[in-house]
Amino acid sequence: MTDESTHSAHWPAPLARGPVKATVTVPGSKSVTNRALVLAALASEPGWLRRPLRSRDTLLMAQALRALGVGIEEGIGPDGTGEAWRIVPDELRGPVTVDVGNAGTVMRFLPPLAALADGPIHFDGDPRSHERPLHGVIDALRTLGAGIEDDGRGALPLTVRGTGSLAGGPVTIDASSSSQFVSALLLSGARYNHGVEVRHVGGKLPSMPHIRMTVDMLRAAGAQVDSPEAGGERDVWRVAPGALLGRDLVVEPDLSNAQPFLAAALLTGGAVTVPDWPAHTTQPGDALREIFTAMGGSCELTEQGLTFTGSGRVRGIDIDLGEVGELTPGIAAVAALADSESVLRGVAHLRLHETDRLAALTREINGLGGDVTEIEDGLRIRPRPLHGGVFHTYDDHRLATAGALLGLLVPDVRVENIATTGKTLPDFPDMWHVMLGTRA
Ligand SMILES: O=C(O)C1=C[C@@H](OP(=O)(O)O)[C@@H](O)[C@H](O)C1
Ligand SMILES: C=C(OP(=O)(O)O)C(=O)O
Repeated sequence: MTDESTHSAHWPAPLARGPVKATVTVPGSKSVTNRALVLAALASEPGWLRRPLRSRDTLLMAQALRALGVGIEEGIGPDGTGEAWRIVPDELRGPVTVDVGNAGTVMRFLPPLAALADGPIHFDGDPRSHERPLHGVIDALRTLGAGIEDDGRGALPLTVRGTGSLAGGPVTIDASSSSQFVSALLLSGARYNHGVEVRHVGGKLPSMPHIRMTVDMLRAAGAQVDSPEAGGERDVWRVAPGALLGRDLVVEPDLSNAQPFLAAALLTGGAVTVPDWPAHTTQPGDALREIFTAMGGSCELTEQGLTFTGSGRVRGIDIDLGEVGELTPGIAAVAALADSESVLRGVAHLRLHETDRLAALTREINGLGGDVTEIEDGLRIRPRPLHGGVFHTYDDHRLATAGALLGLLVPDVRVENIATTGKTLPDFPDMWHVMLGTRA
């Protein structure tokens, strides 16, 4: 549970009392949970989702699917262990209004599903959702036969006028601003009459592991998918038309949300174990093993999970984070406390995330005395002695956890709106205090 300081405007980030030694159980992956919900909703039979993430982004997804007619029963699994949701697909029907909040996965993944519904589905969300790019999904759906009303800006709000089925077929998009355009079209593609073929043209595609996650989960649900990794053409994916199976899926811990806890071990020269770290995964957070090792720690994957151990020294890094962009705010915070310069590249598209993350990280770290400059596609971070102050978060969960990380070593950092971590990790403030042993 939370205490009053969680909800007050500024959360006093606790200082580490020494090397952090803890085991931290991290809740389920946002990206896996929201893909699993979409695929289960489109399946031809009921399925189970075990250890789903319960956070703002996933509850918005569940709420939208329920409104469309899908049964989602929340409870304990049949074997009595842990939370499990039973998902019972049904005919998708409008009229419905979907609140996407500021969830990229909801605003991108659901319009292609809504094109299969019977009736109008209206999409709207937080003010920021009107600025996040959606043109790849809107233009593609029109090409594939869907009726869409929007204001021509390639963003929300919009209405999909579903007729119960969609022709589907080939489509070309520029997904350089978000890999979620590709994932969105593939996830619903098996249910289109001709399936879907998505061809990306334009700048480099970001977040490839997330597209691989989509392909893997589609295949596990019985879909036939051609992809570049399986010998297909570069930047082209094909999903054949066909039924999807109901699955019984255990959601992996969210490895991107494990980041602040592992970073605490790195920054304090401590050791943090995250149980249930998967041996094989498409989650981008798995790259933290390598990245944080390069920044000065070491890690070991055992039956107990992943243990990351800091060495007491934190090194800067020069790295392209294009594949793992959502790790950037946490890496930037560590880099600001390192003993040498860092350059984080390949993440220009972060300007269109929950907030303009490059501008926000620059402003906020510099506000504490740091020396961060924006480069064309990322950040240059020169460590400086930092001082306390308010760390603004712009309704961005990963800015909030980045502020908490700085506060481990810098006295009197106050994080604005720590509750925004609820987008993907509602228990963050409590988990942080428990890890640090700072709760009275
Ligand atoms: O498909 C997904 O689950 C995600 C893809 C990525 O989006 P972008 O490609 O827009 O960066 C990532 O940043 C986001 O947090 C989750
Ligand atoms: C970019 C992110 O989220 P979204 O799914 O809203 O795009 C993120 O979680 O870092």
